[in-house]
Amino acid sequence: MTTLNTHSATSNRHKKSNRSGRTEIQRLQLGVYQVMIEKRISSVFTFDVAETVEAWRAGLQVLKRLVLDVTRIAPLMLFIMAFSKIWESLEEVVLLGLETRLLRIIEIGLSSADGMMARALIMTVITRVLFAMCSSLIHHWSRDTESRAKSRVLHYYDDFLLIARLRMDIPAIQDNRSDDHLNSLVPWTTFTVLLELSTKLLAVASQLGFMFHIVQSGHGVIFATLCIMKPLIGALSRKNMWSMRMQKILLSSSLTDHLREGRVVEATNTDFLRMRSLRTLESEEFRSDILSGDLVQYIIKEFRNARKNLGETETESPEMQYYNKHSSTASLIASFVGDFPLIYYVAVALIKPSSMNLSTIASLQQSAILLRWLFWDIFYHADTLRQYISRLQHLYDLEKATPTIKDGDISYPPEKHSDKGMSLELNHVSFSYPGSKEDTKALSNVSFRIEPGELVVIVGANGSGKSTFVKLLTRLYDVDDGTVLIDGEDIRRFKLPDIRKAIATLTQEHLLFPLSIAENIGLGCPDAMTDMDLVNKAAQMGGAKEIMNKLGNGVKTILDPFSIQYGSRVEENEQTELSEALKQLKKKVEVSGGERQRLVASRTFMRFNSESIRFVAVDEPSSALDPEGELQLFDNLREAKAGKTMVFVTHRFGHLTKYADKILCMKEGEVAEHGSHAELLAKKGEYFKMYNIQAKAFETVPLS
Ligand SMILES: Nc1ncnc2c1ncn2[C@@H]1O[C@H](COP(=O)(O)OP(=O)(O)OP(=O)(O)O)[C@@H](O)[C@H]1O
Repeated sequence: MTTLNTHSATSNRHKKSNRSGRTEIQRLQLGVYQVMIEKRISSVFTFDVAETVEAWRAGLQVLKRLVLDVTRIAPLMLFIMAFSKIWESLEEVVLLGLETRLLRIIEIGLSSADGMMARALIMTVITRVLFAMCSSLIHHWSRDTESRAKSRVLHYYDDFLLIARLRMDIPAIQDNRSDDHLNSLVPWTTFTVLLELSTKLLAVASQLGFMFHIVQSGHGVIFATLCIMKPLIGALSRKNMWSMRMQKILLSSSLTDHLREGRVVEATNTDFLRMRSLRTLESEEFRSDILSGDLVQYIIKEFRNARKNLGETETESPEMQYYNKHSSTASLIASFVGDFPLIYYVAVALIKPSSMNLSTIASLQQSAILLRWLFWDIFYHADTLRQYISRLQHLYDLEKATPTIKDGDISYPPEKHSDKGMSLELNHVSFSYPGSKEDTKALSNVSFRIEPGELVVIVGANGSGKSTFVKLLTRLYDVDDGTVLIDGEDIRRFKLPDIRKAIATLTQEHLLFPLSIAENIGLGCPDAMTDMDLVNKAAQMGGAKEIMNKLGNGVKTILDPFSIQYGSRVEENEQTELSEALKQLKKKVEVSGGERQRLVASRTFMRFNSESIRFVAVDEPSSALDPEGELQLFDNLREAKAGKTMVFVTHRFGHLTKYADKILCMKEGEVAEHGSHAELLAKKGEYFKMYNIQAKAFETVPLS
């Protein structure tokens, strides 16, 4: 059996400093997880006024913006929600007041010789019933309003996020990957938690007011204090792995998370990870591999082996494991303190029975229970709010995320330019992808010149840098060293929108959008997308005309549409009307990989309708095309060549290399050789080698 490593057994500390003071990294092995937590070294909590003020200022700033936004989006709805929340916060205390009154009337009635005060009793009951009905109406009204307000707020922030993310270029989006989880629910939840917290605070104030109002002797104050001690102790001593003690949160970083303990979690147990990997093989995508390879028994055997090796090692989330191992003494104290009110009022009843009346004690008791829950709620909501404010801050920061590729200030094309197309030049260019290791250069000291109107073919092994070469020419990335010149000028000096307008690309990375076929093609040239003659002509050139005819809805067909369809308690293999309806909904329009490539290629042909295209970059767009489709595609591209420089990346020799003005052969991020087809064959170098491998496949093998 594998040993269960506990926190204390493997705790291992390394000291280091960072900008927010001295910290230490605590390493824990919690079951299958390895956890690193950054902790502040100081065991004494230091209160930094400037830091605290700054934290509150930043947090309040975010909240202010949120409240202003929501007020602008749905002012009336917001008012109704706030009204209903205020009502909700006072509801308990009003009901409690009426119940106390009822109890008091009954108590007096029972002890007096005159009997019950019937009129007062009936009036109180009627008031209570009317109030309860009113509350339920307000709640109903508010729920409906809240769901409409929610839709409006979500749509507003969807719009915000759409714009913020669409503005990012490729390097910026790679930098902001960690913000992928941000969605429009973040502001809405922050807002509702804020509202909830305010409601709870108001409710506490009203309960405390009620408590102090009904006590006639000093007992009430002592009793009330004893009642709120338990939730206070519990909440203040609350601590989990990721957050500091609550008192620190309240004092210092309640509104931002800059003082929170950072952490890195990794599941390191190989048996656990293997079990997870084997579980993924259940899914449909692997079914044909598993069936055709007869792998079922192997997978089951391996899963059981891994399960046996894993033994009793805990797989529960690290947060939960940490919490379970640290059930604090504070919670024991809190539960003991919880009995103090009971002990107190039994003692008072024994020592001085006349100082208390039953209805007051019953109401105080009930009020105390409500207060306890309110305290828990407040701490829970305060903690949630703090986390959400931090996320909201990140969401608003997306707006400020500037594109990594900086815009230039010169218009393109320059006054002096060739009518044959764009001239392109790489001068001693080196480039590594963001995030890749320093020494792994995708391109290393590459220099190459392409004259206006030339057709250049780039060949080379996988990973030799062909696509990177094209990405730098189209300024999807900026070079690390050297320069890229277009029409003799550094590409970084031209206005980006102008350059994008002058370039058409067709790569295997292009996808179909979840929009209609007409849009998918038409978006090649948004200015002309409603001209169906042009769309049809582009489809013809891209080889997609027949596909369009095949689809039920023609150009209106949407492939891979976004849809929300589900059945609940409907068995798909039944013959009922509902299951038939569900099957019908789930039917998809399927097209093959090659057909998709033809549709994407049609978009590029549509782009040629924009007169400004001066450079066409085509990167292996034909991997799924049949030979006839590929030949047709390349012929049609060449036919549209007038006024354009063309660069093709390909692994297949033949169709293109014989038309190429220049062939560039890449190897390991460098230019291995370049020249015409004949020149490169004569060199008997890298190109010759690759060409011969393909040519050999077509040599006739003598039949024995
Ligand atoms: N987005 C990326 N992030 C990090 N590294 C990348 C990225 N894209 C490519 N690379 C790396 O850069 C190098 C060159 O890749 P590139 O795609 O330019 O090669 P290629 O010649 O086009 O390959 P293939 O023929 O397989 O398409 C490779 O080592 C690759 O792993």
